[in-house]
Amino acid sequence: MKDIDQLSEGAADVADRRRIAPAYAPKAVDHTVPWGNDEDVRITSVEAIITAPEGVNLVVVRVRTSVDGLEGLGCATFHQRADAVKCAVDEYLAPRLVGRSAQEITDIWNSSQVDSYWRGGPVLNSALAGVDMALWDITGKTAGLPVWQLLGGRVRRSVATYVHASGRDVAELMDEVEACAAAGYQVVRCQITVPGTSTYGAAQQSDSHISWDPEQYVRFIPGVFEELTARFDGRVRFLHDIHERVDPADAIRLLRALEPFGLLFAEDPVAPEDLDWMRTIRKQTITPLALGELLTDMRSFNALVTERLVDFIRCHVSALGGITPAWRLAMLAEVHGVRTAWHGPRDVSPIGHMANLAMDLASPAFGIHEHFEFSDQARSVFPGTPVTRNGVLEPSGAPGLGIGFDEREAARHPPVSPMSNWHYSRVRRPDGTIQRP
Ligand SMILES: O=C(O)C(=O)C[C@H](O)[C@H](O)CO
Repeated sequence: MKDIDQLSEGAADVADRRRIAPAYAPKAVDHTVPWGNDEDVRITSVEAIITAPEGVNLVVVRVRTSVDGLEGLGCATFHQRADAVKCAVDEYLAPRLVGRSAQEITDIWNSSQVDSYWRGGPVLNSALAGVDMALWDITGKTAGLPVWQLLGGRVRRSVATYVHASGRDVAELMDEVEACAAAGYQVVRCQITVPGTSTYGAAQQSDSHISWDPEQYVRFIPGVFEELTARFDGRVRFLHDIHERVDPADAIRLLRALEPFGLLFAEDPVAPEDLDWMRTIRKQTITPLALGELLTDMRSFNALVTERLVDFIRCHVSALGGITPAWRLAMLAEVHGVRTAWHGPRDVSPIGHMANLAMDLASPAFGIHEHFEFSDQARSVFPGTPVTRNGVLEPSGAPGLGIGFDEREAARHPPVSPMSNWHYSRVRRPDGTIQRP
């Protein structure tokens, strides 16, 4: 085990890596707490690495410790602002965490959150989430236990998942749903191109001009689910992501029209700015509601959960700050009979998916796991990437989060332009008004 003098070398390493503000070196400040002892596993370095094996920027945080070979991994992915997150990890979190006990997860989370005085938001929370998950990983590995065991032990044998299907027309969408069903998935999220306009979650009409017509969308979608239900009823249950693309009154119109098709949930009927509408929407429809990937403060869920305004909370766990705040929310959700469906698209790294899986296994509030089938190249960067069998995930029992990171493989997939796949700031309504994503 290293002593504190050796540990300060960790801070020097951090300084060496500084590239954004090289003129200002971190001051040697002792951030240890009054109750530590010499036997503690100490943090010796904290760094963020960006890699894009799936075509989006995944931000990995690696925390090394004073115990030879003992390190933790966390997901700090905010694809669209990956460099900002890396800066927050390397420049701000690393210098104040080197030397601290790796097992003081809650105190590190609470103190890091207030360290900048202005706290939260997706950049700082993602950075903190990367550290937080890595500390849970380290603590599990130290104890020889999986993270789900640290959270109180599993409450289910396996975890049900859903995947995405999309099409440029109903026939193409049907083929994708059929393929999902053949692979064993019983719940599938369905998105489709709206003829003559762009869409969320399916191929765009064109790359240069992204027009969006909410009226056409609201009229078109119910017929699609009617056809899907006629073909797959009893075999597949559907989800749909509205992705904030309509005004609240139109959301109500659409949600009511979808009622006959028994969706497991409709997602993001309103933008975060319109959250107050959820009280009205809730009273107007029996379609189950899911929301939350854009909310970054766990307290934003207070009314949604305690007033049961949603059926599923959909936190993007890294944007929320990691396992520590998400687990607090899972407990609140359980108390109020709300379920969890943590956000799990391809811009959550396999490490983040393992964090979601650990909570899914241990939380009575678990609803469903959003699964992404990562490519072989992503799997080689992240050995242990979860794979489904018959649409479910089963835990491995490996200590910590149970996932690895091959930095050499990662280097073969350098960061990509954050806007290469997403066009949020160019989606406009027929009259030219910007559309929220
Ligand atoms: O998976 C979902 O529900 C999404 O909404 C995916 C988001 O659009 C994506 O993560 C944005 O980067």
